[in-house]
Amino acid sequence: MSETIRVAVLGRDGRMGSEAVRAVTDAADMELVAALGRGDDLRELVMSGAQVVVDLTVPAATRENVRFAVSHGIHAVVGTTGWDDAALAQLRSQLADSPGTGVLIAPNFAVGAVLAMKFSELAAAFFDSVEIVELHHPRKLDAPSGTAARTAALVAAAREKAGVGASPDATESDPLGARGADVAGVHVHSVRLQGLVAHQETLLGGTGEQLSIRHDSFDRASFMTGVLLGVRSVAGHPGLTHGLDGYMDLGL
Ligand SMILES: NC(=O)C1=CN([C@@H]2O[C@H](COP(=O)(O)OP(=O)(O)OC[C@H]3O[C@@H](n4cnc5c(N)ncnc54)[C@H](OP(=O)(O)O)[C@@H]3O)[C@@H](O)[C@H]2O)C=CC1
Ligand SMILES: O=C(O)C1=N[C@H](C(=O)O)C[C@H](O)C1
Repeated sequence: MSETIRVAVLGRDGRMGSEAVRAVTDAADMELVAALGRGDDLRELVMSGAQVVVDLTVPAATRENVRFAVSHGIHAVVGTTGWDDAALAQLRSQLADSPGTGVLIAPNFAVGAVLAMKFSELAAAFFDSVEIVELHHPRKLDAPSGTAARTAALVAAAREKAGVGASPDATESDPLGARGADVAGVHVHSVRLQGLVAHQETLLGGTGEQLSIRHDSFDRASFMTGVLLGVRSVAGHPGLTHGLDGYMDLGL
């Protein structure tokens, strides 16, 4: 890769995309070569000579965007939600045919949120109960959040590996779904509130004690360090990386 990374942003007009356009433009080691919105032709990615595409669009569009990028050997840094296990498996198999290409699927770009996910995973097996509360702005399209779904999956895997059973819960009747969504056996509660940006708390309960692991993004600027780290790192990590921690030395 040349010294200046040629970057395209998808979702140019969105809350995250517009912030990413600014961050890439301001980065001395990057050149913004394309910024596309809904309805724009993806071939512009190829014509602009983009080396890395940043996808900050909508769940309905992101898979096709990434499929297109990979099929043209363009690395992808993806913050958009909607990447379930089936979509990830399909992407892995496409990447196997494009061995030099890297894709980062990052449920959350904020450094604190990445650490909160990791801390939740580390703590998960040491407590009887775990539940997750995610709180977001009311214009968010999906629930639960991608970060909460990923945290629940990591927590569930850690508990299973350690042989820890399900969180105790005597609920017999919940006709309205007051106990929240069951994500891999972990209850996730989604709050949508005017004034919020992106917040999450993992609650872990044991005998006579509680550990709360909370992260708050008060501003979308909090995500840009991670976006830029992704852009700088993706070419050096061919294949699929799920989670920005794959590019961070956590010393674990
Ligand atoms: N990983 C992370 O750290 C973060 C991830 N996110 C995720 O990023 C995504 C975007 O969030 P946010 O910016 O708040 O959402 P917005 O709705 O503000 O922005 C999405 C933008 O994408 C545009 N768009 C839709 N389809 C396409 C397409 N095919 N090509 C290009 N642009 C398209 C939309 O256009 P139109 O308005 O016309 O629909 C809109 O401008 C969400 O999935 C969100 O959950 C958000 C914050 C942090
Ligand atoms: O839509 C958002 O705003 C956010 N989406 C991501 C998610 O669903 O986890 C990341 C962050 O929580 C903000």
